[in-house]
Amino acid sequence: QVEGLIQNVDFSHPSLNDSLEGEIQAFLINEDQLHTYDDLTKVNPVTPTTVLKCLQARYSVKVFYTHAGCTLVALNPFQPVPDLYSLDVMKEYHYASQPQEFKPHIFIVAEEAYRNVQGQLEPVNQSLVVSGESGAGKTWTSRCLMKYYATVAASSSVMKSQDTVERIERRVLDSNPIMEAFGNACTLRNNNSSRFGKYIQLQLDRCQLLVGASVQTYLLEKTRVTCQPANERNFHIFYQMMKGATDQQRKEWMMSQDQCFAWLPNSEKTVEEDCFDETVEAMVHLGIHAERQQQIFRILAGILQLGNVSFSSSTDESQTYFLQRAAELLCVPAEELQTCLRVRTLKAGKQNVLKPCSQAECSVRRDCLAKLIYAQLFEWIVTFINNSICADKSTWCNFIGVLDVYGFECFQINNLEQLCINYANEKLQQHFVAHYLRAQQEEYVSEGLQWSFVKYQDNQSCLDLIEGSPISVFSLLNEESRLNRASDAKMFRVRLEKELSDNGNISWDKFSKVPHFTVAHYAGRVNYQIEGMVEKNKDPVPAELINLFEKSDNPLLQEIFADKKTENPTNRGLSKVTVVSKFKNSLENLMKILHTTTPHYTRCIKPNPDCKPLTFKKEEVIMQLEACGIVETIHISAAGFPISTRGSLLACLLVSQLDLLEDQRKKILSRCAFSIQCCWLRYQRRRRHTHRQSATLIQAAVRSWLVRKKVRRWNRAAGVIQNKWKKWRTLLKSLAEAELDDAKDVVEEDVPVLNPVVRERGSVQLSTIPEPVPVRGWPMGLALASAPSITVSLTATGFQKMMSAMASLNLPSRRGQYKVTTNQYTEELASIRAQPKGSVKLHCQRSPLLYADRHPDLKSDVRGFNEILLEKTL
Ligand SMILES: Nc1ncnc2c1ncn2[C@@H]1O[C@H](COP(=O)(O)OP(=O)(O)OP(=O)(O)O)[C@@H](O)[C@H]1O
Repeated sequence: QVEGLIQNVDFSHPSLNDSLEGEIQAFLINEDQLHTYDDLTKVNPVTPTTVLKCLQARYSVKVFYTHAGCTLVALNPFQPVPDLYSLDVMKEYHYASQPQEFKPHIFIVAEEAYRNVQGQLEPVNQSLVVSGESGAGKTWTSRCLMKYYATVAASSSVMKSQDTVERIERRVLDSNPIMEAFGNACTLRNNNSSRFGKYIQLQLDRCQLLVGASVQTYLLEKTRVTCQPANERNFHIFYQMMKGATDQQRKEWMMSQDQCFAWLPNSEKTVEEDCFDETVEAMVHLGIHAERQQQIFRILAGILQLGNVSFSSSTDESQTYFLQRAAELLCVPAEELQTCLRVRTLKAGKQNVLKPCSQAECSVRRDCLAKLIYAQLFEWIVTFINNSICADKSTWCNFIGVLDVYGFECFQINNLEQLCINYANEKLQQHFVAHYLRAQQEEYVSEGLQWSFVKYQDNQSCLDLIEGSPISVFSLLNEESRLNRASDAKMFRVRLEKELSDNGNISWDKFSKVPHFTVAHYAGRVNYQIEGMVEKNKDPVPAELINLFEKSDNPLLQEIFADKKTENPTNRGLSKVTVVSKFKNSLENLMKILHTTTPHYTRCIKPNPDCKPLTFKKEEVIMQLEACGIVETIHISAAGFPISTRGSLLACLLVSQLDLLEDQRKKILSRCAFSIQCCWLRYQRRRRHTHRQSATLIQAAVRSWLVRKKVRRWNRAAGVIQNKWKKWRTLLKSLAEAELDDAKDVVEEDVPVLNPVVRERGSVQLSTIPEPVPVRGWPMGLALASAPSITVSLTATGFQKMMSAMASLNLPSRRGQYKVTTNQYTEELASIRAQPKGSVKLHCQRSPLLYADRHPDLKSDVRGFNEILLEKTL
């Protein structure tokens, strides 16, 4: 699929597959070179095998970050890497003039986003989307990003008092341990697995200083409070309390050392995160005072006691024992709590009818209560954190958002939670596709460039299946959930099949006895079990429980249940808003925010399922690369930005602009950066492009690159290119006729460039650079070099200088062949012709602007791609 990129390619070529195999082998033969590919778009050919091998080679030499075009791939080392994230490294990336030329690192992404905000070009706000499967390193990466900004965007003492400064950055970072304590748990796949999604907006003021933050959370896995998968644990906070409480606290929380809690399995297992003191310290920093903390911990202790309450038919003593303790900790009357759990209140007209619950129903009500309390508490904590760290709207103007969301999930049994999570991933994938792929493709189409890069997987039909209107899985689920009767999984399955069988993304295993449906997600097929799905979607909360807890003597419980009541004013117990509707809404809001920002994607990869340090399991990695479509992404990035390194771009332009003889072109190519060679080889030989296609491709890439690099100074230059577009294109056509040979023995070398500064509309002032400088600052030079006509205003003395410079270079002002030799390179001038009015015309074989740069005080008029008119301003 990824191979079928370009139209007009002769796919009928009999040996294409063989030759691809051969190419792969040829590429892999240079084993000791593989780790040097810091951008996977340079890999050639791009196949899962070659990409995988490069990543593996890099991992084995402890290089964990690799670019994949517009995405950063982060491999989890599963062990601390000394000095990878130190303050010095942060500073290095932050103060570098071209951080992207440094080794790939998450700080490049961070810095790029930060500079985009500084550049103030639309969209100014940034989103850093961190994705990957559980244990891949998303939370770690998000934390790194937050620390980076808390460091580099820290206000100096000039702006505010040091005290405030420290407090805000500290508070932003302190939100992490609290949210992780309450929202993370030890699972089979990750000892510190986030059981919720989050989007953190780091708020920056006019001077790009961090002045606050806000957090939005998504879909906490609250079922974990009452039901933990085998060999997994409940949320960290419960274990932290068990392990870190003082004797006095234990007494207050009725938690003796030897007590077992049904909802605290595997408490003998200790993980790094079992750090109660750290959580409490962070709470203090964020302003959760001691009294509030007590209220929180009593609620949590109450939940644990509730878990030990069982509902046997006889009046069991132990049942009353735990129930009384729970009631005491939760500050509600024990009898009332018992009644609420055991008796249901039904409305019959205006009358209330009391109906005793079965044993199973009582347990459901107990679990429901515990989940509700925990979820409300979590929400309260998030709100508190937000109140503590959010800056006043008048003080911040831009933000950098960090999105850490659960990756695509496919277990043996999947239910509503996985459906929501995978739906979120579909949405993000669509955003990614829309942003990078479709936008790029459409741009080419709008330019009239006649080819299609990639048959990218547009997942719209899958999204229609899940969330579409009027009929979709969600809409049917909601309909079913609103019916006032228990749901029948088999009937619901029949309904789904009847209504949705037109959509090719849903299917059913006819022979399966378990009611289910299978969705073909972009990342793979997932079977969803229907049993229990509707009930989960309803997420009912008995009104009696809300009424009871609203009257709790624990002020915090009172507060959070009052909120719940406002949310559910009908007081009929059944929440009108279903889980999927709520999730869909919050996700839509997130997408709206993402659409208004410049996104940056980081894909975290888990190199082995056992979280072992420095262990790379190919099968594991390839599955993840496929699940996030990374190979396809690399392909598109390679196709869209084939010449992504700066030197290559310039070199490419030089080659394409100049009317060169074959051996001259080769000579220049030999000066090019390595990637241009790859690009040329790929497009000319391996992808079997015509030269014309190559020319257009490069032209498009250069243009789109320039247009996309939304740095203000460059924009005007890009505009110049656009204006001259047609002319430029014609010139590039010459390339189509050119015959390029293999360019072997490639040397990566800096290309001399111009460093001009745009002064006024339409005219360009070239700054004086005595010697060609390395690639730094080249894009403007490139832009100028590609514009066929530019007027450079120079002073009269400049002309004199130029003349004397020429004299010192032994260039007599007469017709003929000349040579300019510097310590950097040798130029061959085809001719220098004296012109009237003290001007001089140069015929050159390199970009004429290089000459303009040398003699910056002259008015120069580029007359063609190898001709420049330099004249004294009269
Ligand atoms: N860059 C890194 N350097 C060292 N260790 C890392 C790095 N990234 C991740 N880890 C290790 O991997 C573990 C799992 O990472 P993390 O918790 O960030 O995964 P996750 O993708 O957020 O998982 P989940 O979706 O389950 O929350 C971390 O606890 C840490 O030990």
